[in-house]
Amino acid sequence: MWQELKGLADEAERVDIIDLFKTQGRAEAFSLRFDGMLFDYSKTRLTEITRAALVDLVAARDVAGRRDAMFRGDPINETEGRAVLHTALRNLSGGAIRVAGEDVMPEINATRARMQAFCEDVRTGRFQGAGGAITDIVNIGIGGSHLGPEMTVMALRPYHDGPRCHFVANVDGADISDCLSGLDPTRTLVIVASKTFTTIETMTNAATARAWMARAVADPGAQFAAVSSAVDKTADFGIPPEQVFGFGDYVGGRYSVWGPIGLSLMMAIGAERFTEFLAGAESMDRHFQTAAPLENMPVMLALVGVWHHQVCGHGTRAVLPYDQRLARLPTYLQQLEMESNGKGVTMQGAPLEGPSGPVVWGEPGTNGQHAFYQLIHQGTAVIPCEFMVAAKGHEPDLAHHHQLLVANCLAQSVALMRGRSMDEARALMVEKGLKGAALERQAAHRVFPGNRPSTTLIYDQLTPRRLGQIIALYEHRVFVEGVVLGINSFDQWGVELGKQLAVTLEPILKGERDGARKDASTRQLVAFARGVMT
Ligand SMILES: O=P(O)(O)OC[C@H]1O[C@H](O)[C@H](O)[C@@H](O)[C@@H]1O
Repeated sequence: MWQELKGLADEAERVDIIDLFKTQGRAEAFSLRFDGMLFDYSKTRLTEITRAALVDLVAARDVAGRRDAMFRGDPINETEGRAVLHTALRNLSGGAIRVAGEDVMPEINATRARMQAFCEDVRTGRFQGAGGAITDIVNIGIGGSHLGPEMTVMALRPYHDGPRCHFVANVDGADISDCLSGLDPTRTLVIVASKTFTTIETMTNAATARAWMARAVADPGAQFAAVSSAVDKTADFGIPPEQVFGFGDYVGGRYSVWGPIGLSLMMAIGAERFTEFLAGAESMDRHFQTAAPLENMPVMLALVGVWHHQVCGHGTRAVLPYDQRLARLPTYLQQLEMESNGKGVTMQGAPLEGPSGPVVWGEPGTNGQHAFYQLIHQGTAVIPCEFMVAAKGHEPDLAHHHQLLVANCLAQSVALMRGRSMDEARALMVEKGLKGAALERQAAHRVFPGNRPSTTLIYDQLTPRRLGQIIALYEHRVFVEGVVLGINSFDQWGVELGKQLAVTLEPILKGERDGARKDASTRQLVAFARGVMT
């Protein structure tokens, strides 16, 4: 299968994307629509033949069977012996979902109802801090307990009508220090977000926040809430049980924004908008479950990804949202995609046949254009670009800004595809009055190789529903890519070793243990740090 695809990739080397548009209907045939979204992958080298070969992978790898097993609650996360049911958190209209025979929906719905009541109390001022109604919320969490809430709260800024939300993740004291300075502890609610409630960064920051609050508030625990799948561990913190919101271990950290980890988002936009966000994701779930591969947005997004990375060998992919409020989306997707599919072995523990998932990176446009796009256009590596943009902004008075934004987004994919030939560059230099060797030299710098692939996801407006759909789209894309590669997308053993070594290094840095058994480089770094610290 891979061999055949590699052969097709070699043939595709000779394909000029722009020539593919000589076929009538290319744009429509290599696009698909769902709800208010259009995903256009026609500016890639995919042809009918290569696409058909990729679609064959979907059946060959039994993507539908794996998908159904996930939605059904089978323990598909085999290395942790868990089901994978973030979809249950947004199962607003579906029926029972059983994990080991037990329906998880009553508990999920009851917890969401408690979250809603708590949010309502905070947002209306019925819930009071020591100094009055809550004005500010601080979410303390890291990884999946941070990136989802932070990204979505920023994305949905036009819908905020609740307290201001702030986020602390890094164990670097600078993070919490900068966050808390300027906040009034008597009117702040701290949410400690941690699936395991053991993560050292989060526990350290939570203790610091508690001490900060205790200096001004008699009962600091009362102004704390906790979200975790280990609710038993939250009691030690003195948080009232009615302010603790649990979720099952069948929800992975990077897939958890749909449940209690999304509490800060619900605080910011209210329960109704939060439900729209869930409904958007749920609609993408149904689409993913029912649409045929060619009509299935997550499947096609995944196959384009497999084509570019595993088949054509492009090492990274850029996610380029033309939306300032999606500035944190690339970082969010880094965790979602790289923690899920950055694995070197198959589900059976055998080495992967080809590369694991790609490096994912990006920044919002148009900012990136003035920074790293130089390399995207003229560097030697081909970087498939995933553009995304809303046709309409949220600032009606600034519609001209938005038109410029959209124009820039669309222009980039054209520039990547068309490029500029040496002849065109020469013509430009002739216009400038250059001649001979100077003309040739200057023209060479102005050549763009072109024929560089990109996809564009365009949608009407970044509403809560649309954001829910976009995140779910990428979640299922990651799932399909993982199934095609034969890996477990739902564990993350690769983060453990560094954590364990940090535990051994801390006492050495403090001078409580000697580091004689560490390597010479590490001993040298420790010595330098200790020389400054002490
Ligand atoms: O939510 P927590 O249990 O505190 O975990 C926070 C994060 O830390 C871990 O190291 C994992 O790599 C992430 O997947 C997780 O989201």
